[in-house]
Order: sequence, then structure tokens, then C-alpha cells
Amino acid sequence: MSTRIAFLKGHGTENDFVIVPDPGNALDLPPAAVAALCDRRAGIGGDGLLHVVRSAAHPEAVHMAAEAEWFMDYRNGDGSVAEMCGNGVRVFARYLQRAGHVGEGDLAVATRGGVKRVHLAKAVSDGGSAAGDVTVGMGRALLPEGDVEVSVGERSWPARNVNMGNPHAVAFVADLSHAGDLYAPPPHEPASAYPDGVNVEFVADRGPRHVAMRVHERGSGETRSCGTGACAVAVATARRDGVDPAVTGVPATYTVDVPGGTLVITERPDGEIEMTGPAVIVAEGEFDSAWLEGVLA
Ligand SMILES: N[C@@H](CCC[C@H](N)C(=O)O)C(=O)O
Repeated sequence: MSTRIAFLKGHGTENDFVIVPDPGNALDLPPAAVAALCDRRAGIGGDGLLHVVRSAAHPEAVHMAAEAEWFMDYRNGDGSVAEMCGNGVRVFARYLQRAGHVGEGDLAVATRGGVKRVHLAKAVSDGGSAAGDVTVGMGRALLPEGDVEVSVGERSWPARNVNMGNPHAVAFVADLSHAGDLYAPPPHEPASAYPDGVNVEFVADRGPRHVAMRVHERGSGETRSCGTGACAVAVATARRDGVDPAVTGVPATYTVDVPGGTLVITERPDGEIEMTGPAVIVAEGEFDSAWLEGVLA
């Protein structure tokens, strides 16, 4: 017997997500189901999927349940699992607010990259679609040693290896158009540098502590924004500029333009990184379980 399954659609700086509320973790969402839901022609469409589950009901999150009631079970558009999604966690928090699970202010969200602290700046005022910025404590960046090079066609660049819970390679380019069409993952050397794949950011200067980026995301392709990527870019740019808050004792704030908007990233002297940006719910509806079963058959 087919059932109706609720979903919502949301985005953060146009990094868009299918949101599937499933507090008790009752739904079976194998990679092929996620890919079908994220398909922009035959499905609902999204760069990724946010499976909203109570931490206590999910084996990967039950150890965080005392700290964070809700677990963001994030999947990339191809169905693969990732450790963290910065834009996703803002949209996830916006959904929890809209559903009445949390109010404005502070909350904790469990992710595969650990518990993230989120601040919802403003009460929902327009039916829950688009009110206010959301700030997320993204944790610390790791900067593993080792030279990496990324290339597009005939051009290649040294890239900074930054881990924000998920892996990033950050390359500074003279012009963002040098990244090309980004239909395919840009090759990197050594090929063994990222055994689980990598998100690749191309960065161009825009002004003092102000850059613009494009990204090819592991598991999603080129997206209009990547929150963890913007944090990686801010840290890589700061180090390139000789700025390290751990040394100066002064927080460093970078503005990162993405094709879908702007994110503001602050690195504090203790290494903690905060990201602020919008989170918008644009639609909600239902799909028929029979449709998904048909796709998977
Ligand atoms: N768009 C996300 C990152 C999603 C995960 C990434 N594609 C990966 O596989 O690591 C963000 O906003 O951080």
C-alpha cells in the first residue's frame, strides 16, 4: 500500500536541499532513493538531502542525543554520505524552527562531524520561509601538511588542503572563469591525497578580507554555494594573507561571495569558526511512496 511522505524544499545561498522529516527514523533511504529525490528532472531536485531524525532514533547519532535532540543525516545529491554540510545545517535549523520544534535563539544539531551550535537570529515572520540569518559554530579547521595541485584543462594551481570535518582543496585563481564548466571533478595530484574524494574550491580576490569562490562538490557537482567550503576558503585565505587569529589574538572575519549569495566567516583566536548566512524554506509537499518504490524497482 502506498503512503504519502512529507518533504520540504529549502536552500542556503542557493545550495538547495530536499528535506525529509522522519523523527523516528522509519524511512528506508538507500543511496538510489536519495539520488532519485535529488534528481532535478525526474525527482524533486536538490544538491543534497537533509534527513531530519531524532538523534536517539539513529544509530550514528544516539551517542549525541543528550547534547542535541536532532540529527542532520546529510546526503549528497548522488546519494553518498558526507560528514558535514554547512549550508545544510542552517536550513536544517530553519526547518526545526518552522516545524515548531525549536524557537529563535540557540540550539544544538548533531551531525556526523559532531554537535554544531546554531543561533537563529530572528523569529519566523513570513510563514517560515525566509526570516533572518543563521549562525553556526563550525568547529576548527584542520590544515594537513602536503602539497596538492588541482587542474582544469591546461591550467593547474597549488591547492591548500583544509578539513572542515569534510575534505576541501582550495586553489587561488586569477579569474573564476579559469575553473571552466566544472561538469566533472577537477583532477588533483597526488591522486592519493583524498582517498574518499574532495570538494574543490576556486578562489579569486575581491578586496581586503573579501573573496569570491566557485566550488565543485564531492557527490553533487558544481553548486551555487558550499558552507564548509566557504569556511575552508576563509581559513586558507587568512593563512595566505599571513593572518592567524591564534597568533594575533584577534578574530579574523572574511566575506566570501558564492554564486548564490554571500557568507560571512569569522575565525576566533581559539580556532573556532563561525559562519553566518541565510536559510530559506521555499516549499513543502508530499510524494507517493509508490513513486519511489517504482524508481528503485
Ligand atoms: N554543500 C555543503 C557540503 C556538502 C558535503 C560535501 N559535498 C561533501 O561531500 O563533503 C556545505 O554547505 O558545506
